[in-house]
Amino acid sequence: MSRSDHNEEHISRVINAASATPLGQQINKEDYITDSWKRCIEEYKLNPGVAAPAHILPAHEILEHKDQIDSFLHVARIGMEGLYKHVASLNYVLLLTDATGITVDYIGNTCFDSELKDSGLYLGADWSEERSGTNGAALCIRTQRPVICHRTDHFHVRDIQVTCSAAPVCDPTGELLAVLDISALHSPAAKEGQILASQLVSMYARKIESANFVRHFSNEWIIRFTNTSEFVDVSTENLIALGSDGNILGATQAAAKHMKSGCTVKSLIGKPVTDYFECTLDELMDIARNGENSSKKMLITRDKHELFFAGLIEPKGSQMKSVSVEKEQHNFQPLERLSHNDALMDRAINRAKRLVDKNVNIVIGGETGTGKEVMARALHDSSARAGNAFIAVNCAAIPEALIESELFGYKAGSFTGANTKGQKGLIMQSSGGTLFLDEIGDMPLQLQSRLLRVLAEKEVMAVGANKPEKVDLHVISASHRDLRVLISEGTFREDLYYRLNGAILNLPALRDRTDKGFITMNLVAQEAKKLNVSAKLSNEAMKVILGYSWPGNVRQLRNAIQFALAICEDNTIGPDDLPDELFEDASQNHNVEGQAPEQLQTSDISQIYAEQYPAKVRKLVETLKLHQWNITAASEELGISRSTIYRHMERYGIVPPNLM
Ligand SMILES: Nc1ncnc2c1ncn2[C@@H]1O[C@H](COP(=O)(O)OP(=O)(O)OP(=O)(O)O)[C@@H](O)[C@H]1O
Repeated sequence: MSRSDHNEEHISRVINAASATPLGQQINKEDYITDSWKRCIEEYKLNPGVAAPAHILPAHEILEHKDQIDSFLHVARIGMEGLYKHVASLNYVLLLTDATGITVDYIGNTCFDSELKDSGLYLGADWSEERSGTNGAALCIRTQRPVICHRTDHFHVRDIQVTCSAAPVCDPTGELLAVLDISALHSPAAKEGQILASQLVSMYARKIESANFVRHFSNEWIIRFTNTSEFVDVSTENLIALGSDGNILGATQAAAKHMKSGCTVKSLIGKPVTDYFECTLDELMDIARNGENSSKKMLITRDKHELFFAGLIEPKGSQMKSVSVEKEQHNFQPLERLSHNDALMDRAINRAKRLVDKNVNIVIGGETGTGKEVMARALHDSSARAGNAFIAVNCAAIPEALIESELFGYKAGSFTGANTKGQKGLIMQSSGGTLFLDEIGDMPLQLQSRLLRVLAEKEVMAVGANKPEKVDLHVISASHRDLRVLISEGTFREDLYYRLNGAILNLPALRDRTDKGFITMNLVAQEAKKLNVSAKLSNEAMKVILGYSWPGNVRQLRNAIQFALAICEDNTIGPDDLPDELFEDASQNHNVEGQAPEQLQTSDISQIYAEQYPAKVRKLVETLKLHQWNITAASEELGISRSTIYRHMERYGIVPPNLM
């Protein structure tokens, strides 16, 4: 059957099925799909024949959705990365939608980016039923239970090759918070093939729910219970948070089901926990704290007389207090200075502020030149480590043979050419401060293993040493390449990635920032200060800067300002002083000499400007020669004033032959 026949058949099947049964009258278990088709046609007036690409929200709208559940997203991300490890090789992508169906996080194979984007398997895709018809996330939002929406279960013909398995994630009061979904663009025909995927996604949804629960109630007592004694210390499925009066503050869905059949989390909240277990509050706390050494040993539910082993997660109250005192003492200015009301950058900064002094290793992502090192330094300067060293290491710039001794140090006489006294490595030099590992993706595999050991054991073994030394390490790493792609290519260790990646900060590209004017003015001031002059930028020049797409980001902008200041007259930058490439056709702006923005390197930018600089000087000399060093004639030809020509001659050391 041809593709269009297949589509036609799908359209008529959807329309016939939707018109055959009245809404809400389910005949068999799959009828929640027919019900959805019916709503799509009758309520949302959707057309199943639509094959247009999926609707992706603009960046600022995605941010609004993300910000609503920001702290949850961090927890969810860790779970998603765990799940992705299991399914990446099967070409699944992971989506996390919020409770309205907007995709707020996403992990997928970047090789299929545009295909995935068109299919809506992408960040910002709107999977609400109203917009995208029947699909896994929408069905999960409606039914609040795990679902498989396989190929022709979907409403739109656009989606009938796709398979989705989705599971709900609830907040600690039982409200739907998000939907975790794994989808594949193409899948075997049989729906049964997705059962394993569905179980996996449900398992991770529960893991994320529990991790979020523990985060949410970190200041409260949390009881966990399980029917296997071996798992009592690790199982986090059945959790109940208690206030100091013994009343229930929240519970996981799984816990609620065990406590009373058919009861919801909401119905438990505010009730004494002893309504559900056959014991007093003191006995319950004793069982949770002392396990088999307690007087009663196990919890017994009042409803079904089920027996459970219990454990306790204690509140972090006292620590929280000291954290909030510390917070007031923080000076966040170094971070705040990096943005002027740009939504994307403000978001990164707000997240960064929350990470200061939390002792988590951080990975900073972003295209080359977006300011990853600047951000790392600002994090350091805002932290309690500010008084100690900030050591920046560019893993791509140190020759491979030297990285080991540079990073780990060496003892006297450990290799030919080594300093006779030995040398303290950069890791040790950063002890108490911050180690910034730039281009971490370029670190050789063998050294990745050593770094992993340092991070795990907090000890450094110098080359040629026989005993390790303790190090107080805080690592911020950066890469303009996607480390997950490097992991899939086998050039980056996954376990190291998880050690380094306690949190991710992504920096926006300059072309996407709304505060380009602010950054430009800062750079003009900084560069002018270096030259000890006071400089100005004309409105026309600013217009050109704002209109350009900056493939090399802030670094390219800084180089352009340096270039302009070197050739401008009266220290006032006009449009003519800006590098030529800023005037190229806007459509070509994303490329300089055919390179994609991510690949544009510092050396390329400096070289382009260096070439332009001699070209301008050369042109001035040639014009002067052509007019036998007649300044008036040269000034007319070049269209610049005589005084400017004199100034440029002086600045560039150009001397007429009769004066030599
Ligand atoms: N907010 C900012 N204000 C002023 N200058 C900035 C800002 N962000 C970045 N820069 C400047 O841009 C240049 C590049 O910054 P940085 O080296 O931090 O980028 P990067 O993302 O680490 O680059 P790479 O990926 O190549 O290592 C530097 O000259 C830096 O001073």
